[in-house]
Amino acid sequence: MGRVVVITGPSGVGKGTLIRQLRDRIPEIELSVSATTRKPRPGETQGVDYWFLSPEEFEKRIADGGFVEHAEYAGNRYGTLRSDLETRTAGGRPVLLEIEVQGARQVRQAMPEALTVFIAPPSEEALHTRLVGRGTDSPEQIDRRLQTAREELAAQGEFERVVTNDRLEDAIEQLVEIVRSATTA
Ligand SMILES: Nc1nc2c(ncn2[C@@H]2O[C@H](COP(=O)(O)OP(=O)(O)O)[C@@H](O)[C@H]2O)c(=O)[nH]1
Ligand SMILES: Nc1ncnc2c1ncn2[C@@H]1O[C@H](COP(=O)(O)OP(=O)(O)O)[C@@H](O)[C@H]1O
Repeated sequence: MGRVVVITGPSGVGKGTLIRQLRDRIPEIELSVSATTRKPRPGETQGVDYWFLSPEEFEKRIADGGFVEHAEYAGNRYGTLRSDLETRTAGGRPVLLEIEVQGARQVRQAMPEALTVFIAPPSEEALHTRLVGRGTDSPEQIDRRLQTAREELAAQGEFERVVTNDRLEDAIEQLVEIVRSATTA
């Protein structure tokens, strides 16, 4: 069974950016594809970035026990599909989950063998600048994400490893080292 590695941390901290580069460095990594009720952003593809579900479809999956964990985040729902995760871990390669803090807590409970890594920003100000600079979220969405980020930052001590994403290159080196040592016997 492939080891599960959870990457968590506030929206805009650079999780997506880090994971893209991590996959270039460690190509055998598998990425779990989550389900969400959020609308696709331009360029996002069904089944690649997310499984985009209606609120009714999402609810039905919860009732059927189809999620390993799920959470509400900034007005939308997100969840790790049990079927998706089981298929990927069965392949034997390390499987990465990129999820928010409530979900990461649930994975720790359900799968204590999973490695949990929290990505922290150098400051709240930097987080704001990154969310604005990314240009994918409305000012209202950015405010909601920053409010949530304060609570998430307070929870970083719950996770096994914390990587501060200040200089991207440094953060990637740390993450490569953490994932390599956690996934090679
Ligand atoms: N609990 C949980 N959170 C998820 C899942 N998939 C994505 N997320 C998190 O939901 C939050 C919002 O994701 P998204 O709308 O794609 O925005 P972005 O991460 O800011 O680009 C992020 O913190 C993601 O890590 C999931 O399956 N479960
Ligand atoms: N170390 C960094 N320094 C400056 N900007 C960064 C850094 N890491 C990521 N970014 C930028 O911050 C924005 C948010 O990054 P993203 O990977 O989308 O975050 P997340 O997936 O955590 O929401 C993007 O525009 C990205 O290019």
